[in-house]
Amino acid sequence: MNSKVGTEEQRLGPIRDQIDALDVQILALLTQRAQAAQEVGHIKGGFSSPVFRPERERQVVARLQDINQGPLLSDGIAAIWREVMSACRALEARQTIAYLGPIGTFSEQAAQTYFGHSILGLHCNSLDEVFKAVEKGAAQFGVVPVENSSEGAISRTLDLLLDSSMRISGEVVLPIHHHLLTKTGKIDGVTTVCAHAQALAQCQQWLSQHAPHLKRQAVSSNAEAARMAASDSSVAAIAGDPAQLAYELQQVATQVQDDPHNRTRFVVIGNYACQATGQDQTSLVLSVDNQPGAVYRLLEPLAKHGVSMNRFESRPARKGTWEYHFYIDVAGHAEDVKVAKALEELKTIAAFYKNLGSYPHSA
Ligand SMILES: O=C(O)C(=O)C[C@]1(C(=O)O)C=C[C@@H](O)C=C1
Repeated sequence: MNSKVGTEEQRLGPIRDQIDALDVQILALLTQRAQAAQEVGHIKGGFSSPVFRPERERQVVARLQDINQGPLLSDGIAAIWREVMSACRALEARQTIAYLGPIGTFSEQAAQTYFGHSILGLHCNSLDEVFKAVEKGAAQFGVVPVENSSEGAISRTLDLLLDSSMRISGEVVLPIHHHLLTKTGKIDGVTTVCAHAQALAQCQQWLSQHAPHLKRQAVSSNAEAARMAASDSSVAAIAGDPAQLAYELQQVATQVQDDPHNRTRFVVIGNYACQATGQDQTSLVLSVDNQPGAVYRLLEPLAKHGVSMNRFESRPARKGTWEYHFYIDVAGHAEDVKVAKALEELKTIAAFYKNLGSYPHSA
């Protein structure tokens, strides 16, 4: 019979039967995988060792992406196995992850993108609270924004990273698309636009051009702004898809961020020291004595040992003097031979040296 003959239903039927049969096989294999993860969990329990192993998860995904011959795309492989491992991990012990709440923040989206959905989210009111929750053990990990492609560093996160004993064990970069949202999708009667200060800054040109009459009010998060817009018709929120969905708002205008490629990088904080994966990054905080050429000398060991620098950020040292802390991300793991040599030399040059952690680098 010509395979092109028949109604849509008649032609879809056998293929759907095939998909159903394949799903049964996939489920049987996933069940075996979950049982293997449970066994791993029992062994780890015996050694009281951590459940979440970012470097192992990275290796699992990279290996599959390597042998994948399509038609599934690499991103699809990563997304599927992120959730598979998230569900398997939850059988060992569901991880509690702290981030800036309420429901619908980009921080929540970052946590779910990194850890998958089989987690317990601990919603915090501030970045300080996220750090405290992890320090006190109320959460195993926290997810905090560290820099935005339009607005630069999130200075509170940098200060907290400096002061806290937490180390960085991962990173995740999210595209940040903001919309102007109200309950009805209309702007009539709206007098105030609310959002996190960072989001207001990321949309300032658009707001000046298209809604100059609206009073701009900074609130604790975009999701909080969305929550306010849902209950007050004089308020519009600037927030993203997760918050729009969570608070059932309508778009007055779509993608109002000034930079269409707006992105935020989040870091995962915790107590875990990641092992090397071959694709890592190390984050450092350094300072130098206030002498001519001091910053130049600080960077010399990196050049000498062929270690590339992915980021260089300065932040006032908050001592009332014109001194700075430098936040430097270098390519590689602190235990990689050339990075280890460069860091040893850096330590002898820097007036202050802190290694925030080595972790798998997000491409
Ligand atoms: O290999 C492990 O250590 C596991 O616990 C298994 C597994 C997985 O599902 O593959 C789950 C959690 C870890 O974060 C890493 C991998």
